[in-house]
Amino acid sequence: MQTQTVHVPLDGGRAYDILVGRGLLAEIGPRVAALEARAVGVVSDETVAAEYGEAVLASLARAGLRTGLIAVAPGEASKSYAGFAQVCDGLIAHRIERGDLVLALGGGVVGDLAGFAAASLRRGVRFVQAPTTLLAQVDSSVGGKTGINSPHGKNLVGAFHQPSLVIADTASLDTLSLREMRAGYAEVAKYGLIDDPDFFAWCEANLAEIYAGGPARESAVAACCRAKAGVVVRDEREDGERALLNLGHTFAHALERLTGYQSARLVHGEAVAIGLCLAFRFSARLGLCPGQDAGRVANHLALAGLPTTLAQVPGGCGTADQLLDAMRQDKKVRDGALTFILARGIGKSFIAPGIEAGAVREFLVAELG
Ligand SMILES: NC(=O)c1ccc[n+]([C@@H]2O[C@H](COP(=O)([O-])OP(=O)(O)OC[C@H]3O[C@@H](n4cnc5c(N)ncnc54)[C@H](O)[C@@H]3O)[C@@H](O)[C@H]2O)c1
Ligand SMILES: O=C(O)C(=O)C[C@@H](O)[C@H](O)[C@H](O)COP(=O)(O)O
Ligand SMILES: [Zn+2]
Repeated sequence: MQTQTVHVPLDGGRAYDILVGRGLLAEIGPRVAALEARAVGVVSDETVAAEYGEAVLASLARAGLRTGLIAVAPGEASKSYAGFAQVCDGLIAHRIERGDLVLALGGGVVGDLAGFAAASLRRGVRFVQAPTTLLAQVDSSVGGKTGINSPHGKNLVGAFHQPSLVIADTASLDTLSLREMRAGYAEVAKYGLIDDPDFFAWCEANLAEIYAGGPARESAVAACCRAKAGVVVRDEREDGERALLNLGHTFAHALERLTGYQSARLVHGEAVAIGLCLAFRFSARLGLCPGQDAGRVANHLALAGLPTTLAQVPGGCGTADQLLDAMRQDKKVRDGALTFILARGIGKSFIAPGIEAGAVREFLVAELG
């Protein structure tokens, strides 16, 4: 299988490539060395470090790079102030200098955390993303959103800091659990739901092959990276269009906060799956979207093995008022008013500012049954 390259043509010397292909981790050294650093601080989690750490460190060393490894505990709880301190102090202890590199080896948790540490360390060092989950390969490794969670809400502390290179080894997905594969698939389907109904239909037809591996998986990863790169280049800092990538996330982030960022209960992709269904059902309730489309979204995500209702959140997700309270911390809030990404149908999403809290509350009460 050939390596595909998606270019992200940002200006100011910040353009970078996303490489997608099987087996890229084993030969990562020369590609990182080409960025002209002397040392690389590899940030990972314990699960990924055990699986891929040795091969990656060996490849970097063969390419003449000095390395140091920092491994956090796996799961969303590491995207925290404590996790941030662990990573920053680890990089400092490994004497990672301004001209050196941070390498994020892992899923979105590691990517967001390592990226934020890179943005902050010595006021900014470059970093490379080596995403090892489907979610990270199709979404979080691209676009430069980095950060950590606050007890008040998801990703509330962070920075925009673009990677210098993204290396997505699709063979690494062979060791991913089915639960995490499914979670990543929610963000794949999201791209179709935003503005590409043909891609959504392709996903419906190719779901089994995306899960099983093979050409459809590579195609899906590259297609999502192309879609995200386009949005990011047009609106890097979310002044407009980029907010569409937040489809389902106002609901999802509230659910993650109310489940205490406990991966055992709910992971980001599962929260997004529920959030996508809620965004479509809310749109239908407001008379914006055919109920049939909302049904098609939920049917497909259920077929993909994902939760689609609030009742499926293990241990519950709080009351309508608690959910609404969490949503008030959403970064899309303007002058205290909620902004949602709503839809007029599959592939017809739009930014809807100034949504009445009362309407959201009534909808949530109905959804909670
Ligand atoms: N920055 C962005 O644009 C952006 C976009 C989407 C999501 N996110 C963030 O990404 C995070 C979720 O990322 P995630 O779903 O990758 O979760 P994750 O990073 O927690 O990884 C999921 C689990 O899979 C394990 N794992 C990772 N790679 C593996 C592999 N190849 N083999 C076996 N196990 C492996 C990890 O140890 C972890 O337990 C959330 O915090 C979310 O907010 C950020
Ligand atoms: O890249 C973006 O922009 C996204 O919104 C992608 C989302 O999938 C991702 O979860 C992101 O971290 C959410 O951003 P936030 O600004 O709402 O924290
Ligand atoms: Zn997301």
